[in-house]
Amino acid sequence: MIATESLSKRFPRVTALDRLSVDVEPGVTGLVGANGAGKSTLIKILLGLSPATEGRAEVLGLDVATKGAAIRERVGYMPEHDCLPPDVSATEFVVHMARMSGLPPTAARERTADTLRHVGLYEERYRPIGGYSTGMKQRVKLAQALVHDPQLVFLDEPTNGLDPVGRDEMLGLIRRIHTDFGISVLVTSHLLGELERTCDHVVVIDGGKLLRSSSTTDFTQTTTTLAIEVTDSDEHPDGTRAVRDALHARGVDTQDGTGLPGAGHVLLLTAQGEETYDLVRDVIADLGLGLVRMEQRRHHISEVFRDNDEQRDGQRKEAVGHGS
Ligand SMILES: Nc1ncnc2c1ncn2[C@@H]1O[C@H](COP(=O)(O)OP(=O)(O)OP(=O)(O)O)[C@@H](O)[C@H]1O
Repeated sequence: MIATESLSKRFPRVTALDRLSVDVEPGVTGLVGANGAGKSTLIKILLGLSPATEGRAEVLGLDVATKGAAIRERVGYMPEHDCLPPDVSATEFVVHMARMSGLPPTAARERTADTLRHVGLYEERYRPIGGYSTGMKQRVKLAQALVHDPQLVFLDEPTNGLDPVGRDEMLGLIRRIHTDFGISVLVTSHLLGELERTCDHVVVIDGGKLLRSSSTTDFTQTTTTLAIEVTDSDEHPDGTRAVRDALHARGVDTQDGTGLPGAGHVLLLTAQGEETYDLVRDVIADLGLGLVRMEQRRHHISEVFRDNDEQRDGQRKEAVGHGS
């Protein structure tokens, strides 16, 4: 669907994209990054609306530098910011956008009615957009991106400004764009959690650089890290500490799991195999404590950012240490 090769975009004061090489396959792909990471810049280059400073990119096999118009015929775009005319209705606006994409008048009206129904706008589609809620406006922006039946859509922060219910509805709609119509989706977000459930694949960028590109399951796959929680007892008022000491005495390293969501007294350790499970069970039984839980931990996408921050902090400290 999309391929970029050492793509860079430099503004006078900022490098928005820095030698980004990434491939995007059909399906729903999340483009994740903090504000200013370069997501919108990448979309504008992929649409052929803004030239890259260096490198190259193709969308649906078309070169963005020379085939911008052909790309925009086949790709839908939902921009991030509010850009809707307040004094026309959703129907008038989406019909207009369908006509701009080359649909004849009757087809444009039919496709508009279908698309607005699909995004969940019914009677209100005849009222001026100026009176719409944020959620309704986001749906109009989505409808105009879909009305010409594109092969691929770029959705720039479609959940921005929505409350939790509106956000869930929008994420459901995005998933259905692919499952119901076979349209591939590139959706940007600075909220990592929401993409775990919606996307097949996630591309993470930071400061215009590629941090990681992999399937969502790879991001969140089960690790061999075990989380252990135990009860306390009269003999061991701090059960967690007692288990930790006993494990250390048997040469097993543990980390403190506090800071994990929902974790109270949680120990983390790396399982070396079946024996580790047996050892933990025996240690806890010997101490006369109760095992509340012993489970494999799953990664969250947010850890990619944390790891990266830690790496950067480490490099910074190293740089300071070297007097630079
Ligand atoms: N036209 C421009 N002129 C100068 N700098 C720009 C321009 N457009 C973007 N930038 C800068 O490039 C960087 C990347 O911006 P971009 O909008 O692509 O980020 P983003 O990941 O989409 O974040 P956001 O969600 O906040 O828009 C930012 O530092 C931004 O200030």
